[in-house]
Amino acid sequence: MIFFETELAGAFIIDVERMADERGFFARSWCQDEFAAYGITAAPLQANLSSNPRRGTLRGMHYQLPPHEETKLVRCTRGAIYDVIIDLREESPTYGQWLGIELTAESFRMLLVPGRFAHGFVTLKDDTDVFYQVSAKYAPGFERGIRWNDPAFGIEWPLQPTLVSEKDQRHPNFNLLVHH
Ligand SMILES: Cc1cn([C@H]2C[C@H](O)[C@@H](COP(=O)(O)OP(=O)(O)O[C@H]3O[C@@H](C)C(=O)[C@@H](O)[C@H]3O)O2)c(=O)[nH]c1=O
Repeated sequence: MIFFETELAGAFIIDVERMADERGFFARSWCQDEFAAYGITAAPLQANLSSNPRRGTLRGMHYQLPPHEETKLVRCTRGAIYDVIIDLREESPTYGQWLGIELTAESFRMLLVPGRFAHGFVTLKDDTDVFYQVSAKYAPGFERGIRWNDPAFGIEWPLQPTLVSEKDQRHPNFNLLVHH
């Protein structure tokens, strides 16, 4: 795998390293040792599938509070998404900053989302599937959300979302701490 560290420390864009032959290619999509070399010690404990018939479907921005924070390894297995993360680590120099990246089925590209980051995406095509491994189990009481259009973050979505769950439309404005 080929790791690119992003401007949000601990978040990585990961490309697969293709071993190609006449059949196609083989590639690893997760490897404990390779991830550990980049300081990623969290391991998958659950894997989730998200299927989205319609372009413009937005899910997010979600996170779980400690001690149930989740590291997520996200890939798009059909169609395309614009995947977005927000650094919510209060001690981080990039606290409150967001980053967006396009993930498509054809590129096989992945995004590694560290714990204590919010995560969400909008589908760029109809019939888009997202597959992600997570390092902690689902803990409903610890779930939190940030509204996709919360002015505190000013995420620039590539298209106007047309389908957002009731729950995701109702997240209150986030109280961003001011760093001194
Ligand atoms: C996340 C999750 C949901 N559920 C249930 C709760 C609910 O009835 C149904 C749909 O849940 P949600 O509306 O929260 O699904 P969704 O909006 O797709 O939530 C997901 O969004 C993306 C962006 C993430 O990063 C994920 O971690 C997760 O938060 O599935 C589980 O049973 N286990 C789970 O792990």
